[in-house]
Amino acid sequence: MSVSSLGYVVIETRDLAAWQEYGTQILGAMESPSGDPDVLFLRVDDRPFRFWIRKGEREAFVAPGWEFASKEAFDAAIARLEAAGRPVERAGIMEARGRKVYELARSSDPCGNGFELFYGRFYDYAPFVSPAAVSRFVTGDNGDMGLGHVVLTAPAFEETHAFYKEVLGFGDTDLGRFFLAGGGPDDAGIGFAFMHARNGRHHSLALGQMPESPNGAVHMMLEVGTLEDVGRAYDRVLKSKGKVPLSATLGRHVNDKMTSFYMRTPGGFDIEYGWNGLVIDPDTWVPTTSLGVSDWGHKWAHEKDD
Ligand SMILES: Cc1ccc(O)c(O)c1CC[C@@H]1C(=O)CC[C@]2(C)C(=O)CC[C@@H]12
Ligand SMILES: [Fe+2]
Repeated sequence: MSVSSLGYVVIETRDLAAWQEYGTQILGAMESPSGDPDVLFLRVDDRPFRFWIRKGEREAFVAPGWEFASKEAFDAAIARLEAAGRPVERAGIMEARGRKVYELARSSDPCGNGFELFYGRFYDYAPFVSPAAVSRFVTGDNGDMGLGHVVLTAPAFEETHAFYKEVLGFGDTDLGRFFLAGGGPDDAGIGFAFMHARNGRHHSLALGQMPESPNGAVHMMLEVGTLEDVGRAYDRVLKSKGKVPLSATLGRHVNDKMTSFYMRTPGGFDIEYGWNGLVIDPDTWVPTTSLGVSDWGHKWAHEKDD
């Protein structure tokens, strides 16, 4: 009765045109008619949208949309949220229609990170065609692996980590501790929890023991079909001449073996654009502990030269 996958992300922006250009020209996602001039739909597969972007007063990552496989799983999750004392708001039918789902609800984790829950998988029958000739975005068979992953800040780390496991049914894939302050005797490190939903993606959600992010998320990850897709996106970012800032150079993570780079979105948070992430069996996986971030590359923009 746990979360199946990351269904979509909700984003708010003052400048829909900037997100449209970034989404199509840099990411290679496909714009699709939303029926509302204040909402931008971006597709990466055969779902009607994977990015739900609304015009508003701020630049923010608003919420991940967690998919459930059935009404029973959805209702059970709402019951567990209520039992855990979290506020839950069931959305009306018109709002659910706007998300192209059967039923929709909203809640938040103990750190105040908002999220949506839904069930009811709708398809768009128009073929997916990437405007930047991305070969494909990896979302699994029938989209089972979901859009990608999101990384959220969790200052109340232990409590929030337990919440996602006990209330929403995520499983631990990797429990990292990163020594970003040099690793000296005074560096306690920051905890990271990489968690999987009920699919093979290494992590659909990661929590970092970091101060609350002003942008609503640290980053989200999109996976593409080939290394060339990553390299060509990297070229588009470099060609933007700083319009799309690079946040980390190309590299490969030790835990999920993803070859990726990070760039800034118009929303202030980052997108990790990667290829060849590890696929796990969520039923048998034994959590690992990583003490390192990358086996090569991923030089962060905020890092000093060494
Ligand atoms: C360590 C790691 C493994 C798999 C991932 O998909 C992934 O994004 C990361 C990096 C997590 C993390 C981050 O998102 C923000 C900046 C961080 C805190 C660093 O400076 C090192 C680890 C980074
Ligand atoms: Fe990531």
